[in-house]
Amino acid sequence: MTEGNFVDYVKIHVTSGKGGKGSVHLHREKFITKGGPDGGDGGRGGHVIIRGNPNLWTLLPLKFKRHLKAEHGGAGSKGRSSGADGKDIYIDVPLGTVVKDSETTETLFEITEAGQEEIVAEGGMGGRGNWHFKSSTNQTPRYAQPGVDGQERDITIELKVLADVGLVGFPNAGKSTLLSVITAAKPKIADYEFTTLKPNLGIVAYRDYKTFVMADIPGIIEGAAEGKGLGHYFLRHIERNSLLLFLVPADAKDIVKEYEILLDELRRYNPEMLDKDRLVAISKCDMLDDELKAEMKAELDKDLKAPYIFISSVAQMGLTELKDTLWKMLNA
Ligand SMILES: Nc1nc2c(ncn2[C@@H]2O[C@H](COP(=O)(O)OP(=O)(O)OP(=O)(O)O)[C@@H](O)[C@H]2O)c(=O)[nH]1
Ligand SMILES: [Mg+2]
Repeated sequence: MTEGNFVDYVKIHVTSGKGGKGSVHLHREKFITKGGPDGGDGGRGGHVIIRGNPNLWTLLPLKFKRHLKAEHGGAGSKGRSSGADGKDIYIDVPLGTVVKDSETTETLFEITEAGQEEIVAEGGMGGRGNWHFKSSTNQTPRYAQPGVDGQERDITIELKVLADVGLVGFPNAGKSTLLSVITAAKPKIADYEFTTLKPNLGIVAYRDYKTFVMADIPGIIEGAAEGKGLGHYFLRHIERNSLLLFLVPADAKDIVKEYEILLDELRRYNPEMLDKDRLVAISKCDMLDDELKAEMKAELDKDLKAPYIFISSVAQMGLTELKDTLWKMLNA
């Protein structure tokens, strides 16, 4: 499953830096026979930090990162001088990213804001140098603390799609084709089911440079909520879209029924999906003549319990109206 410009799930092994050693040093100077201890502290190990970056919208840059390590802290040295802190490393992720501990599957945090920073592996504290350990009974301590080890863990970074509009439809309904004509995305399109195996995102450019994001996901079939077809794996991508655009092709046997099956799958997966705004696009309308269209309209007005629009991606029909309607619904 390599198709798609959208990587929504990566596992990374992260290691923070070990703290630097504290130094054991005794001050020596000419004519001072017994200088005191002056070994400085070790620096802190580098943290591994996850940071929200609003310019990213996939985890693609992390796809081939297996192991990320922050720098160790530097050792302390004489004259009470502290070692340098290890450099932190930042893992930039899109907003709407959830970070989990891979082992326990516990959610550690969610990145929702630009610039938000969360430490996922804390750098070890530097060891204290020997001058800290001078006491009345031991004027020249010959020990210092070692640095604390860094943390090592496997994390799972998951992107919940924040696209505004999620496309919902049976396989072959024309979802990817629509995305390819109203955005610059180039999803794979073909005349067979389950062409799309991974979500694709596209940015719809709208009048006056306004934009919104549309997500194309694999087709949904009856039983998807139970894992049929590509199952849960893709339904979760549209959980956070603010609006669902249902695509039902004009040549469907029963448009109303197809819409209701889709709706029912979503309900069974997560009832909250039905709280979202919905619009139905009857796709492939270039296959209808005016007479058929009028007949269909009469039926839909009677039976379809949702607002709908006739479109054709191939003949570029109804697309402006579609964008206008989506925009209005998103900004209502
Ligand atoms: N006549 C006509 N055919 C269309 C239109 N849009 C898409 N198609 C055809 O319908 C078929 C399926 O299109 P896709 O865009 O791949 O459908 P999909 O919904 O993404 O399918 P899956 O990824 O399998 O779920 C292709 O052969 C398209 O050429 C349209 O507006 N008119
Ligand atoms: Mg597709």
